[in-house]
Amino acid sequence: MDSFSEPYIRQGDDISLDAVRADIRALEQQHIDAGIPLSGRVLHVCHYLPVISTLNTRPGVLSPPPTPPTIPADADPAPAPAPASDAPIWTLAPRYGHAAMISGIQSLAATHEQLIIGWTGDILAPTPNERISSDNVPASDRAALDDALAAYQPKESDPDDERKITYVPVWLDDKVAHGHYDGYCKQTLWPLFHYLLWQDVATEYASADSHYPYYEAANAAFARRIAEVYRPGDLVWVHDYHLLLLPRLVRESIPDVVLGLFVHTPFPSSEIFRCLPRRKEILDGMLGANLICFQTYSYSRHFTSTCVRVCGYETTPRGIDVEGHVTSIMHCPVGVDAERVGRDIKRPGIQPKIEALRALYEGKKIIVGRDKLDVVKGVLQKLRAFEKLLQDYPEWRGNVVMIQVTSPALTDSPKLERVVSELVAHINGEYGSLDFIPVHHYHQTLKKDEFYALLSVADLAVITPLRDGMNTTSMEFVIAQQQNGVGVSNADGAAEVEGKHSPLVLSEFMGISKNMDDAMLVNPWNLGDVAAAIHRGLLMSPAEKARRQANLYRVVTTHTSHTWAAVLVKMLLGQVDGQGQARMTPYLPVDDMGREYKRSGEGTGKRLFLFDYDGTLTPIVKTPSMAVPTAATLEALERLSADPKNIVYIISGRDGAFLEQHLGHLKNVGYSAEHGGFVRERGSTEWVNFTENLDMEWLGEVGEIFRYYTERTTGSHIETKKSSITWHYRGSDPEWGQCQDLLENNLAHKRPIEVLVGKKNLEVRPIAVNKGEIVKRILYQNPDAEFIFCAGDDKTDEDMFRALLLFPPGTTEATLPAPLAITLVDGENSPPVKLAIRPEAVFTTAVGHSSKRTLASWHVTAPQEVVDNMLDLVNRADADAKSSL
Ligand SMILES: O=P(O)(O)OC[C@H]1O[C@H](O[C@H]2O[C@H](CO)[C@@H](O)[C@H](O)[C@H]2O)[C@H](O)[C@@H](O)[C@@H]1O
Repeated sequence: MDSFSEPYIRQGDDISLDAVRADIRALEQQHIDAGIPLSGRVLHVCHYLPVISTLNTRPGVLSPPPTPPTIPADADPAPAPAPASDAPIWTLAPRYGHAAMISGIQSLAATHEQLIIGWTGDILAPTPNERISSDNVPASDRAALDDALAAYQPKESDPDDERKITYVPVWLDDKVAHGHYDGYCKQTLWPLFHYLLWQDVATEYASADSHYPYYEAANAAFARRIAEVYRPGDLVWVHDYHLLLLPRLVRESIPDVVLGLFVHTPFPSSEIFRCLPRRKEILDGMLGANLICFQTYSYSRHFTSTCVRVCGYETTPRGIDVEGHVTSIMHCPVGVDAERVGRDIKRPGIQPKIEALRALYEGKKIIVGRDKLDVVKGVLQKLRAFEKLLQDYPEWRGNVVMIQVTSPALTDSPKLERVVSELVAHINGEYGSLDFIPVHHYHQTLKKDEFYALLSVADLAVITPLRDGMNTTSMEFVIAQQQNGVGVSNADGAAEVEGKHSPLVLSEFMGISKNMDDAMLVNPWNLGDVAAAIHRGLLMSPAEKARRQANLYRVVTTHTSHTWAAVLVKMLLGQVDGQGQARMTPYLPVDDMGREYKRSGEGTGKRLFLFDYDGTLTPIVKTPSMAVPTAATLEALERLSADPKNIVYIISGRDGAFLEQHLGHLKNVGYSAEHGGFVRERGSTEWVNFTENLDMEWLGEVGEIFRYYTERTTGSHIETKKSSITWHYRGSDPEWGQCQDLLENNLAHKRPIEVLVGKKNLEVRPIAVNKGEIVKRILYQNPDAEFIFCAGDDKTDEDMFRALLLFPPGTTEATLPAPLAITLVDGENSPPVKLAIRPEAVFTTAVGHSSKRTLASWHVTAPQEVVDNMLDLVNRADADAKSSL
């Protein structure tokens, strides 16, 4: 699947949990049949555990609570039992919040063993409002928490289900925990991801960077904990913006981990994200994942274009390619646990509350809203839109009430609270009377029954955040409207049906909106539009309400938190054969190579060194002419080629002029330019042109196409060589797709050319030449070679590696059936020659990530390592020579 253009689930797709689970079983079987180990475990890594831990501790270890408090505002307070002498050391209670995510994770326990790895949260003391500094919790108590958590099952879990969830605590020092969450998460990342720049949020704003060390430290602690509990074959899902560095950190310690990152927040456009001082660190951290999943397609597009525009990374149909490690990008919105919400909404305590509300507001239409009171939830804009409704549609004055509940936000803003109160007072003063109050504002945490009663009784819900990843209230509203109350729903308004079917006004700036387009989608900034939508919603015909409700209800009850979690597992399993162990290229075995180098020195044969240039002997840089060899590179080439046993070639896409200018003084080195089009043999100054007799008419045509795009693409340029031509777009907006299509679809099949997609370039060369042919030629000329080192970083270098696939995989000298012979297919009438090389002495080496798709047997990560390893070989040889004197 093209991970960029295909939504994983489209709205209206019939998605069933059973079908997704069947797909999971099939995929798992497929992997097991292919010999890929799967442990059957899913590790979910979340900021904190869904458990509140109270330490029934001894006196003397209490510390004052850290500020600000970190229990989510809508969390139920933890019970604080008084310690008894025989009380267990730890008391555990459920921590509420993130209900959708947690219920999704819990549902997976039906099919997989589940671990939730998360921060302990602040440790509570048994006395109310006291916390215990984690720094004061001794190792023995920490170990006791592990045991207590191992035995813990939340009360809502199925007691008959043996596949329980294991909770794995991550301990963070208080300073790190709060610098991480209250600092970097809440003050730097959260505003940015919601399109707020820091100076707009806090006047005392100092630096968007000041808490970064805590963020790093917390992510590192999580990585260490994962490494402790990880088993081969585990699937790892990391959740949310608190842990964006984690994928990369985990991959450093477990290179073949199969890891997904789910981003629950919005992801902003690249123009916003680029303001983040640590943007590269954060993106690189995320790109350690095999798969990054967002709530919506547009967030995934923002992320992709940020990687391309801010970091200059390449995109391929498989995902984002960083040095060969490809991260797939997908999206799949979280839903609610529809079954559970449906059950809860029917609880007996709710009906009397519904009736009380009906009696209280009899004869009035009821509009409801419930939001956290933070700036992005758009409460102010919503109230202004309500005022606009009363202005523009005076018939509603006295006939409609807005019940707006706001729960305290984590980052409380007294200023916002004050402005909201003033606005409410203003509307009520302007449009209310002694016996009528238009806006009822409650700033408090509602009990669940009250909340569901309110949703059930409403004639309209208005949920209009300025930016939100996803929103459970809108989904709970749809379920409440279906389950509670009686509505009148056929076209002529005659028959009573189950459900009330009141409409929903929803902001278009929310992750969930794309999935719920039967809601009335509005731009919350456009007050007139919101007022008009409210007006239409209040007057909507029963038939239209029923039609919209039916569609919304189907979406909410099929795209649930359970299907979401199952889809995540399915998506990650889909990555296993793409990135699994079989595909990892091991690191160059430097000691083995040293031994083989030495051993070949004792025989009569030669050693071959075949190097690509850009990205292999020198790092990729913005301007091609600046990619000049370093002193160390020149030294390595000079010293290697000084040994008469060594035959050194640089096989590059560059033209001869560039190679001569920067490397030409190395007389013992041979060169091939323009991807095999030209060769300058060792000791010679002449270039042999292999393209001489080829049809080169196409050069002009390709040049014209490239010129067309260069004129229209600021920052791009053309590099014209003798028999090939390159269009570079590293310095420009990466709109090269059309140019490539034009070349491939209109020219390539009519002309003897090949179009190569390089590193931020498109290259066109004659189809008859390639680097692989040059390698075969060198090998043919040196059949006595007893050692081969060949390194490259780019797609064109794969031709060299292919030419060196001389032995079936896994062959050793002992299992080699007969001496190997090769021929040249170049019409030179060359008879087959026998080769002396042994499988163990061929070191094909890709420069890039270990998960890069390559035919090479080994990898190193950067050009510097190629150079260092070469210097190491010659240094060791020199040392051996000295010691034998
Ligand atoms: O075969 P190679 O030696 O790897 O050469 C391949 C192409 O490399 C050069 O372009 C690339 O490197 C530049 C310098 O780092 C970089 O600015 C550019 O974006 C890369 O595409 C070179 O200019 C081409 O002619 C070579 O064919």
